[in-house]
Amino acid sequence: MTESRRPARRSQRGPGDRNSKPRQTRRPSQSAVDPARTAARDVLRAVRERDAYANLVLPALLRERKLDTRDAALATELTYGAARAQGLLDAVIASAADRPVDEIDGALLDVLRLGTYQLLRTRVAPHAAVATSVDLVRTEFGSGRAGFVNAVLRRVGEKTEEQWIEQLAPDPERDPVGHLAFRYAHPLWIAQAFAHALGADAGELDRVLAADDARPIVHLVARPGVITAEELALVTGGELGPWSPYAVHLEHGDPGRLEPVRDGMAAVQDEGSQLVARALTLAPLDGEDHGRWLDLCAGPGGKAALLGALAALDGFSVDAVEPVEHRADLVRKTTRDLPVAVRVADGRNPGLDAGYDRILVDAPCTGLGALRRRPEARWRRQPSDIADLVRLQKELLTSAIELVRPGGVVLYATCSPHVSETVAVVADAIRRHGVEQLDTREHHAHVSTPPMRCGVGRWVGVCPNVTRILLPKLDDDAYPSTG
Ligand SMILES: C[S@@+](CC[C@H](N)C(=O)[O-])C[C@H]1O[C@@H](n2cnc3c(N)ncnc32)[C@H](O)[C@@H]1O
Repeated sequence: MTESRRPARRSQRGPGDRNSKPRQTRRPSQSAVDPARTAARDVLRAVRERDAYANLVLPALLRERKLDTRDAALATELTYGAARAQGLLDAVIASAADRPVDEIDGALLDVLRLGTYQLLRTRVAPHAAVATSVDLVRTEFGSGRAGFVNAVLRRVGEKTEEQWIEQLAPDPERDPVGHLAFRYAHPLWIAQAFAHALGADAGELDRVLAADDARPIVHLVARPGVITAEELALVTGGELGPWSPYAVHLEHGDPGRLEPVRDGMAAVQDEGSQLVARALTLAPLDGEDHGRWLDLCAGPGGKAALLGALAALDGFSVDAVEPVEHRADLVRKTTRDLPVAVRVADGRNPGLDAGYDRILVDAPCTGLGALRRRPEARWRRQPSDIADLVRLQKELLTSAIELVRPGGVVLYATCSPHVSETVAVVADAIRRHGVEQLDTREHHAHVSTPPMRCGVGRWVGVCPNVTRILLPKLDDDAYPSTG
């Protein structure tokens, strides 16, 4: 194994046109020399120039360029690592270059980020990190700019990551949240939002931020009634998940190649998402369950598929609403052979008859609870995104409350722990609609939320505080995420 293939720190730290394959570089060239770093550079460029999603562009590029397994692993580590750590890397680069990063040409900045990531967070030999970066720039832009990159990276390499943090991060005593945000490369507003959501548990903030940088492993869901998690684990060589009875964790491998996944007996789904769908089916109703279930925000269909499989066991059915046509198509694909009817509509006015027994509102949100799976997302989201989302979330929850029968259950979930998107939305529903909150902890003793109960005959079984799903007090070293 070469030094470049031994990432050192990872285990401790914890789409449309814009996602099509990257444009050719200005002087197409050196992919034969260093295909892994060329691929990583091209994906970072697509993310920066076209707002592409790294986790969509990279796999397509690896397939197209036919990188071997080791190069693909290195390209993945460098791309995702540099994308996640961008804020910290930029602070170091700005200091070493003695100028703000927005005064550095974007194409050079991509390479500097890759080089700095290798120097600070991997075991790549410093000379290799610098030389390969300089090569990338020289081949495309010539010696002048290569000299600049060489000089900056040599300065970066004079200190360890810890020494840079000591020099550049806010003082941990005076500004603990700012310090942790810098150390774990999160925008300050996101670290502050997490601290706020943790409340009395804010001491866990460093673990939470570190968890965002842990390499995400694949979670599979075994389709109930078709295959058990035990059988799926045996067939795939995976491990049973600790929280959901349907979950299997896979450390390695491409899930798309697994027979049970290709045959529709299993699918990729985060364990946290499985818990959300399961909680809806377990919440107590007033009176009998007549088997009319609704998924009001269904695309791309992960939870609709699990709900559909559970509904099928009892002869029940699910309506699935999704306003975006191509996402509704994904729901149809995911739920074929299941008792799920897909409707392209706005969940705020879906044109459905009221009287559902169980409704899931898996609302559009900032996704701050799923940053581990979306490398660059933390640097793209803005606090100003929240107000519009909260308005939509409240309207969707109101719509669900109007569609549920008296004594039925609505489950509200987001992939975000931000209190404005979770607790505040639910509190607003309780205040305006007189609904009551249920205690989902009964069903997820180790991972769930504070109790809520609803009045006037309707029940809102809310799983509002996804913080608690994301941040359980567990003896496990990883947090489940939804999304
Ligand atoms: C968090 S995702 C849902 C994930 C899905 N439940 C799953 O498990 O695969 C939110 C979905 O809500 C959809 N959405 C956005 N606005 C909506 C609206 N007004 N009514 C219903 N759904 C909406 C988005 O297109 C997106 O597919």
